Amino acid sequence: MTLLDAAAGRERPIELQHLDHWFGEGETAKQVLIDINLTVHAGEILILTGPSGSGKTTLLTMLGGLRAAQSGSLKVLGEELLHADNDALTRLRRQAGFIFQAHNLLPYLTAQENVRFGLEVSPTWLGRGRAAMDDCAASMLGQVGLAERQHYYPEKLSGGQKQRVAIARALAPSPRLLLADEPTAALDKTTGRDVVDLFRQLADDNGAAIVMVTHDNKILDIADRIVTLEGGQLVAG
Ligand SMILES: Nc1ncnc2c1ncn2[C@@H]1O[C@H](COP(=O)(O)OP(=O)(O)OP(=O)(O)O)[C@@H](O)[C@H]1O
Repeated sequence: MTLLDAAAGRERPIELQHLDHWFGEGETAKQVLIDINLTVHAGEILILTGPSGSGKTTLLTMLGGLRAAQSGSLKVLGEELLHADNDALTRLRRQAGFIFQAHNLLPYLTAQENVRFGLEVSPTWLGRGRAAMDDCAASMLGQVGLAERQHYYPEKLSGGQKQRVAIARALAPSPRLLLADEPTAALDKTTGRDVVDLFRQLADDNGAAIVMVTHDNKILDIADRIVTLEGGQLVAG
């Protein structure tokens, strides 16, 4: 169950309160997130921006359950991640879509098989047959302009094409939470626009909450809200 915002009547898939994070221990510990308070509603696209080293990637990985929370409260898709066990973190990861810069495509699978893999591990696709998954994977690759390359292995694809496969893999299961780190960095202007239009569609049609780190000025208009991290603190939004 996700929490309902009584005032706005909207779900809040992400709710952070007084979140702190440190790297290292003892005297060498360095605080990289300081008292973060942030709510993201269903259907909302939030852009996270800020200078290098300000903590954007750290925050994004914590939202996806890829890094343990140490202090404060971090509720994502209804799960409290502070002191969460591995089962809870795995449950969250399976419901979220991730687009990170190191595409993490499986090299021995074709583009289409990589996208299908994203469906196979998604709880919402449990029990669906192989043909339905193949159709969805092909359609998603078509939407990111890779219809002609669906049977290529990653090593035969350019950086931007690999990025688009990773985007198709993340979007195919229609996740309720999408986390993206510079998703348009390797893409030309038109393809970048097509990709963020797909994000908008996911937010509008599925009520997905989307958090995207980007410095790409060409796509900032897709955001419902832009927040800035500086030195580990949220300074705007
Ligand atoms: N695994 C780690 N161990 C120790 N320090 C780390 C680790 N990962 C990140 N840091 C430090 O934490 C701070 C925040 O890093 P983070 O990668 O979250 O910043 P960022 O805003 O995403 O930067 P960029 O825009 O350059 O990707 C930086 O000072 C970084 O050096």
